[in-house]
Amino acid sequence: MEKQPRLLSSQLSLQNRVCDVTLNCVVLTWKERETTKKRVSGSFLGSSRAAGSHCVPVCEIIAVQETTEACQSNDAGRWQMVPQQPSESEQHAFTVSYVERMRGHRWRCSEVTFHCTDWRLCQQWIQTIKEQLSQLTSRPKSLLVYINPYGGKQRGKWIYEHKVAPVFSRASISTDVIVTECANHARNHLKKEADLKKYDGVVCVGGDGMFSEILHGLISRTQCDSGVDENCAETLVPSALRIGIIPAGSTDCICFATVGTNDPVTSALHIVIGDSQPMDVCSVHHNNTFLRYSVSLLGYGFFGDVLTDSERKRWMGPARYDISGVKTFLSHRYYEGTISFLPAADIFGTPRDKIKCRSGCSVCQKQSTEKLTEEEREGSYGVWRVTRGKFLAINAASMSCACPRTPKGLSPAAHLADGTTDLILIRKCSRLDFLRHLLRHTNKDDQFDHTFVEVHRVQQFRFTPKHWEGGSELDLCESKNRLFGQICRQQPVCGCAPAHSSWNCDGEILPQTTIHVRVHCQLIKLFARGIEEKTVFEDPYTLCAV
Ligand SMILES: CCCCCCCCCCCCC/C=C/[C@@H](O)[C@H](COP(=O)(O)O)NC(=O)CCCCCCCCCCCCCCC
Ligand SMILES: Nc1ncnc2c1ncn2[C@@H]1O[C@H](COP(=O)(O)OP(=O)(O)O)[C@@H](O)[C@H]1O
Ligand SMILES: [Ca+2]
Repeated sequence: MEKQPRLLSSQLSLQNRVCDVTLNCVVLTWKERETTKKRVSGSFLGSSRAAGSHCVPVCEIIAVQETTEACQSNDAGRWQMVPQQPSESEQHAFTVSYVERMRGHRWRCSEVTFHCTDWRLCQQWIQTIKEQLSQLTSRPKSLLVYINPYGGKQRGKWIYEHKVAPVFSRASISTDVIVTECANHARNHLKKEADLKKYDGVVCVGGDGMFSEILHGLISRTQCDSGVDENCAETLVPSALRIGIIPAGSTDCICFATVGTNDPVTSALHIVIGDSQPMDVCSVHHNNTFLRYSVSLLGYGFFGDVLTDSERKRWMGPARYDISGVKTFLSHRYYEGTISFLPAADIFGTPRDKIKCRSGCSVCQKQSTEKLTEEEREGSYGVWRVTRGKFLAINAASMSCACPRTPKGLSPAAHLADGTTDLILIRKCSRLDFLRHLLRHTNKDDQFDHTFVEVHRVQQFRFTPKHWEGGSELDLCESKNRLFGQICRQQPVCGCAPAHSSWNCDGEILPQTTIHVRVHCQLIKLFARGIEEKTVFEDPYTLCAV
């Protein structure tokens, strides 16, 4: 590979050790030397041997600033600013803040301070690094932040103020912050009021439900501004603004599946350095009327019932899902219905592939480079298939849905941005078998390797519950409620199982059960980069091997 031209190279001092510091267009490197101290005009010279080597890609430098020396005064025990001494031996310094990779995909903001005696040299370093950073045009300068103060453990505000705002301020990002006052506040503000021209992105502090609000606000606003009708549009207009997720909810699967961890500082750093991860969005329609969008899980049966039950237990915080999970598992309800789906072509792989969607995924990249027309795309997907039966769960995972409960996800090989969703059908089976299947989400075994589990990679699907086939959903719903609702509520394990479940759509209950789902390839972008391969965070030096 061609060597990058050097912009600057000096010997600077780092914690009283001499370092060879070099900046080119791609990386900042410093190598410590063991030195017999001998100062020459602002630089140290001395006999040396390489003692430690560091390398930071320019695109992962957060900021640079001149450092004012601080030292502890002996008597008061407090930190005081040392007055500037206009002497020959005066030390000048600058501090570079940069991304450092920790275990488990977490990132931290680290700092290194270089000293020198030549003021001009110090300024030259600061200016040159600043110029390099100003050329990184994908970095946001202005953000609109929405905080759900009631998500998860109700720590959204604290997390933002203590973990995120300092990182944004270090990177000189300006923010307008809105703490939501009620559900749908963020969605409606984005949809109707926000002056989006002022911003380079939107930040969501909350869980998957809060993200869903932001997603809906942004997509609807974009369609409205472009004159597109969400009810009948085959093709939707992608949003120009990226969304950043600061995890502060109960599941936070969208953050986990796109970053690899639920950590506010890591997410803030992905935003600051201007990462970009395209993401598929499913549109859900009922009788040609638009209902909702989904990016993670659309789940009928088990996950719909868990969510319905958990809504009454919101006060419990994230633990509500475990309680409702056990309760729903024990009730062991199954539901009859018909699923028709349009399988994705072979080139998209299958949900049982060993290859996973990771940072810079080639499968997803292919989608953004291959400019197929909608017709060509449709043509390559084959014919609709139909299947009926009794199901414990019907899950559509547009992404892996990895989260702390299942680090590999509901569909470990699903892609973030390939234009497909993985349809997982769990047919009626014994409680023990279903438990075995659930447990496999938490270990290395293949959760699809059961006779009662079927998986398909699809581009569209439809679902119709059995009792409503050909009928009007609302009428039948009402009559069913009148007839069986009372009995079933009182005796949930009565054998007269309710005929329908509900759809869990990214953590929101859908009002209808007969739905048509279409995947819109790469409709939105996040401030993320997908999960990095282990080698990258175990050995960040590989990043510098440019
Ligand atoms: C026995 C252990 C079984 C572990 C099975 C783990 C499967 C977990 C799959 C999680 C998929 C998550 C997909 C994301 C959904 C979110 O959009 C959505 C909203 O998130 P938000 O609150 O942050 O806004 N979250 C959810 O719908 C929560 C789903 C959580 C399901 C937990 C299920 C626990 C099941 C426990 C069964 C235990 C059986 C024990 C028998 C004695
Ligand atoms: N200020 C608010 N008061 C009440 N509900 C809110 C508020 N702001 C957002 N919400 C709603 O709270 C729900 C849950 O939010 P979320 O941040 O996803 O937390 P969790 O992960 O705990 O479910 C979302 O459906 C969102 O619409
Ligand atoms: Ca996908």
